[in-house]
Amino acid sequence: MVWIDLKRVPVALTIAGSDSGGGAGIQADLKTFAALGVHGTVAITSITAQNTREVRAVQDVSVDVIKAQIEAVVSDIGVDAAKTGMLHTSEIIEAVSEEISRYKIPLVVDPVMIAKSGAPLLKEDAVGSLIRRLLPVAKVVTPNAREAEVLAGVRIGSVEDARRAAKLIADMGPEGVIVKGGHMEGSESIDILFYQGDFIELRAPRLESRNTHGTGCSFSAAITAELAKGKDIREAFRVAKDLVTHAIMYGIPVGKGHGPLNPMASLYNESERYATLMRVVEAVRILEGIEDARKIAPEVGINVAMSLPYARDSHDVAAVPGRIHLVGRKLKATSYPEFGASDHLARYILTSRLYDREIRAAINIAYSDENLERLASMGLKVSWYDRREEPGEVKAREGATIPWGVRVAVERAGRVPDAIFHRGDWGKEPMIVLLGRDAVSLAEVVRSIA
Ligand SMILES: Cc1ncc(COP(=O)(O)OP(=O)(O)O)c(N)n1
Ligand SMILES: Cc1nc(C(=O)O)sc1CCOP(=O)(O)O
Repeated sequence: MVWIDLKRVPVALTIAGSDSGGGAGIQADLKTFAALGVHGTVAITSITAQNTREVRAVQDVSVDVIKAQIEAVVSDIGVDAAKTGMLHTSEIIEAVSEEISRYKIPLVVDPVMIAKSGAPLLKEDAVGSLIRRLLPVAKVVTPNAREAEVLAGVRIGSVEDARRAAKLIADMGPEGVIVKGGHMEGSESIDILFYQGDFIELRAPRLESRNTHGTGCSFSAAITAELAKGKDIREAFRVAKDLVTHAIMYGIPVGKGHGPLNPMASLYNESERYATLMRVVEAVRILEGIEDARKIAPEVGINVAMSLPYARDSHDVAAVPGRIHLVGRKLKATSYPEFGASDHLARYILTSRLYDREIRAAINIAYSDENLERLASMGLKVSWYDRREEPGEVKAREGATIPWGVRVAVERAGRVPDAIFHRGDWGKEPMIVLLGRDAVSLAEVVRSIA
């Protein structure tokens, strides 16, 4: 939930380069500020002709105009926190350092050195200025492992090395140092904050995605936005890690190289909460209206589930707590739909979405040959998995059966099918699970079957 104080909207300033591809630089920063409910202002330092594959040209803005932008914003609007991104030359770094010292603005420094495409964004001879002039006026510095190696002068191959580098960089003046692990090896992306003599480590599963352009920019912008709201560095670190993980999960597949991450993912999710819940309410109404539901109701009950468009886990899936049960011939929901109320169907949806982002809804009905025949006669694609073929190591992992089964069924069908069935196992009722984009359309299919 983004809380916005309408009486006093926090203001953040980004002093950074422009990316014509809209993925990194000030474009990523402004999206991130907006996603976190902060008004964003800018001082453009360089204009880059850039896309997802390369940086084709760089034109630095004159030092006078960079200073004028900062002064224009500070003198009228006021700035609660600022960040730097691409500062191409020593002259630019020195000018920015002077302005920050003059106005005493809390500053986050993202020591941008090289673009994801490999192009240098900081001149080699400017690293010294960055260390001497910018780090001493910074509140937080957010290097990735490669940038931390350059700043600290040590090689980073492990979390221990990253901790050592963070301490060395802290000696250069900033209050907090975050060494990001995104560019390192391993199944987890581990970021380390060194602040007030202590380390905080945040972990997230490493996501396989090409669409990560602008990650460093969004991360530092999120820290800046939270500092602008008056949050502590540690809290800002947590928010930034969370936002970036979500933004990479739903990176934007544009261009032929590294597409941008999507800093708006959590905002879009929040905006869809009510509409998603209402689709489940409507689907339940359709199911409760079925005249004779005896042939479609399983012993364990029916559930209807629908996920948010940028769902991360079962908390982003709405369903009926306690499910929908047969009372006489009719179905009756035990309670009103809620997010986080589904265990099984949420897993069907979340796994299917790894193959097809459009899938957001699921309904389970009783397994029978008759119900399968009805689905086939409606032209729907049906696939299946056999719980007795589940490998031992999958069985041993809590909650792994359905993701495994969905993978088997999807691979068998060559796409996410319209329905997946299994014939049960010891103590496990056989089931048919319908999958699709929308809970209401699925409920209509169930009504036709019944
Ligand atoms: C104008 C501009 N600023 C910063 C960058 C760096 O972005 P990227 O290459 O995606 O690297 P990270 O943000 O992930 O560190 C850029 N390319 N252009
Ligand atoms: C209990 C159950 N098992 C299913 C299976 O396919 O194995 S579907 C199902 C019902 C839905 O469960 P929930 O309310 O946790 O989403």
